Amino acid sequence: MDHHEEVTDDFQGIKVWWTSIKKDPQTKSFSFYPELDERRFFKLTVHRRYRDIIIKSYIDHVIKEGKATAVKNRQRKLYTNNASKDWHGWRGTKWSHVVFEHPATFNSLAMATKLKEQIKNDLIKFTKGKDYYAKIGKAWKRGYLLYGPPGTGKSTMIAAMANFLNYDVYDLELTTVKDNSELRKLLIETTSKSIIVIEDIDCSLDLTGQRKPKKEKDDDEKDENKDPVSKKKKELEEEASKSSKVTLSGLLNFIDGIWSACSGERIVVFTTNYVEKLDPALIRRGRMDRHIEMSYCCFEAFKVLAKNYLDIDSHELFVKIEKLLEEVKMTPADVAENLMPKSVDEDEETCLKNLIAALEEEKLKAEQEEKEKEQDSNKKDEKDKEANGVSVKEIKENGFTENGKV
Ligand SMILES: Nc1ncnc2c1ncn2[C@@H]1O[C@H](COP(=O)(O)OP(=O)(O)OP(=O)(O)O)[C@@H](O)[C@H]1O
Repeated sequence: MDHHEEVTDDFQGIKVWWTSIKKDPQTKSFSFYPELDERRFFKLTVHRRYRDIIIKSYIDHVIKEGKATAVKNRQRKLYTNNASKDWHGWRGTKWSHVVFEHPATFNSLAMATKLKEQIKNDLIKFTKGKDYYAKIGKAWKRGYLLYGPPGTGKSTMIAAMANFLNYDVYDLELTTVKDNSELRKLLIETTSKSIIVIEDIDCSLDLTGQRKPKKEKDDDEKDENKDPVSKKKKELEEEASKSSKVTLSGLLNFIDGIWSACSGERIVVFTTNYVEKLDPALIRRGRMDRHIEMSYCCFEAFKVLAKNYLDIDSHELFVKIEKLLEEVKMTPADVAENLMPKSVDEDEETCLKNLIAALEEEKLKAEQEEKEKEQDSNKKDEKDKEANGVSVKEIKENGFTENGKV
């Protein structure tokens, strides 16, 4: 508002006037220091009969709305962790940041509408859950595991979540974190209303929870029984490696522990291309509350991409595309790539035809691969038959065992 500008507001049917007032500093003195800034304030005018209600309720309402608007308008940040050698010194920090400006939203995210709505509702419920988490005595945090092949939109989903909630994003690169103590220091510095992202956990962490296969364990036990010196040495080595590594179980325990002691809400998102590699005990619900599969492009997801890239809701070629998408596995990233106009004069029909051509090529490739696999398996069967008189196929089909028919 400019100097002396006036605006009116309405609160429960009561009209109030706000006026902006500026006052220059009264005394002017010579000083090496810059002069005090002018004083600015707002005057609130209301009829005397509403004085109580305005003081009791309206001022609170204005402060609350002001805070919400400030959060909405604040510039959000994308943080990445620095290596610990850069933490010290006069410019040393644990996290570096840039302005977070990813344009992804849930509207532009290509995935099944029902799942999208479920995720949005889950996020809304979480943000309103302060009292609930306090009541059950748990940290106000929620963990999501996003899994699926590359190019299915895991990173895009994280950006959409951050934009939906107006949260900052901390992209935690675990390969630069030396040990659990560094991890703890990094996590403690994250702020409330943020999403902590750990991408490709299968690549950056010991996922076994430090369990060993049974055979290896038995061998170790035998060695240790034999020689007390090597036993002690092994114990020391194990101790050292435990404290110098970040493990998924360690990470999850920290997250539970640290954030129970910190105020504010946080979301943790893990992504992986290989969910089957993760130890089920470590990704059980409660640790990672929601497991979301980001899958190949379905027709519903395609329609979102067609709207994003070509600004169309329907076209006669959609029928053919729907059928092909049921038969061919193509990621939303690849669908988007094929759909995107290659030059300014490519119209939507050409773009849709480009996609159809790519899908048909994929279909042919898949069929060819299937054929080759079958031929290989037949060849192997023939070899087995030559060598053993019976093939694996026959064993399966007729119930033969190595000793004869069962
Ligand atoms: N579901 C989707 N909705 C909209 N765009 C998508 C989607 N999936 C992929 N894309 C497009 O493909 C690009 C790559 O996708 P993204 O990086 O989100 O995939 P990812 O699953 O995180 O891959 P990776 O596992 O390799 O990290 C995005 O920049 C986006 O343009």
